[in-house]
Amino acid sequence: MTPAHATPPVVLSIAGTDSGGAAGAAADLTTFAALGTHGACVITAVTAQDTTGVRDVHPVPLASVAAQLDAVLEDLPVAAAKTGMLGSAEVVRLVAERLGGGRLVVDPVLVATSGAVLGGADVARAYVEHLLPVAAVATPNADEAAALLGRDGPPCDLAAALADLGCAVVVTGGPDADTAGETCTDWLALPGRAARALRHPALATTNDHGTGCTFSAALAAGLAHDPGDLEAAVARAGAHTLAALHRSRHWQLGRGRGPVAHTTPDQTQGDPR
Ligand SMILES: Nc1ncnc2c1ncn2[C@@H]1O[C@H](COP(=O)(O)OP(=O)(O)O)[C@@H](O)[C@H]1O
Ligand SMILES: Cc1ncc(COP(=O)(O)O)c(N)n1
Repeated sequence: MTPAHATPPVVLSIAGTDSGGAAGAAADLTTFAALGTHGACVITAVTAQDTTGVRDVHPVPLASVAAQLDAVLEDLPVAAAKTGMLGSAEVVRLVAERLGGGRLVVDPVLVATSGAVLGGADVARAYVEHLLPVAAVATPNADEAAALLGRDGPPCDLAAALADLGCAVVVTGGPDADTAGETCTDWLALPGRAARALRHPALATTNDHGTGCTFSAALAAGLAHDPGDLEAAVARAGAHTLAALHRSRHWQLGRGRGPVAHTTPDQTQGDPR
């Protein structure tokens, strides 16, 4: 761990905002802070969103996204970056040009937990053609993996097929049907290798809005600290997300699927975890 007074590594989030504070840039920046990194952020879209759904999406113009990227990249030593909602094929291509080949975690956000579409078929195509081939690792959930490939299938096959594009892939999953919801399985595939199951305990909770953003942000922070060990960073990101789900499991926030905890453990009064 980096001592508190040492200069932290910089991690960049390129994402949309969630006015409810569960997903998007808010999830990324709080996760970066919790994991001892300095978070920079480039905003791609402003969403009017709460725990029940997305009411409105206002895309940030491409020139403004490019200017934000320039401002960060010309001034700060970005150790790792992650993408969330990019919202348009042209922003996907811009990010591929500026950040491809680096320590880049791509969470291909296409559909929100509430079901709202945050990226259409053209955005999915741009991920496959431009961004995944130059990413270090992609973290789609099973639905996003199927949308990227244009076909359904077991998550282990989807992970391996996406890894053939040239990056490591973690296909994330909620509670498993075959263990009556006792476990969750994420599938890790490295290019040219069969996917490996990463099984962990599942929590019974409806407060899971923002889990995908939290997992991928934690993975980027892990790579910023230790770029050499992807598998360890994936395991630590999973443990971080599970701990956050555990802290928020009894919260009563909002009328829909509540936020996964973005509090840091030492600020949560009365619960030492
Ligand atoms: N109920 C749960 N209990 C434990 N872990 C979970 C639960 N739901 C999701 N996760 C974990 O959270 C991480 C993010 O996954 P996921 O929920 O699939 O993301 P997304 O928000 O993109 O759908 C994964 O590691 C997944 O296994
Ligand atoms: C701005 C923004 N970015 C990402 C997500 C996906 O997060 P989730 O899958 O938890 O809804 C979202 N809902 N909103």
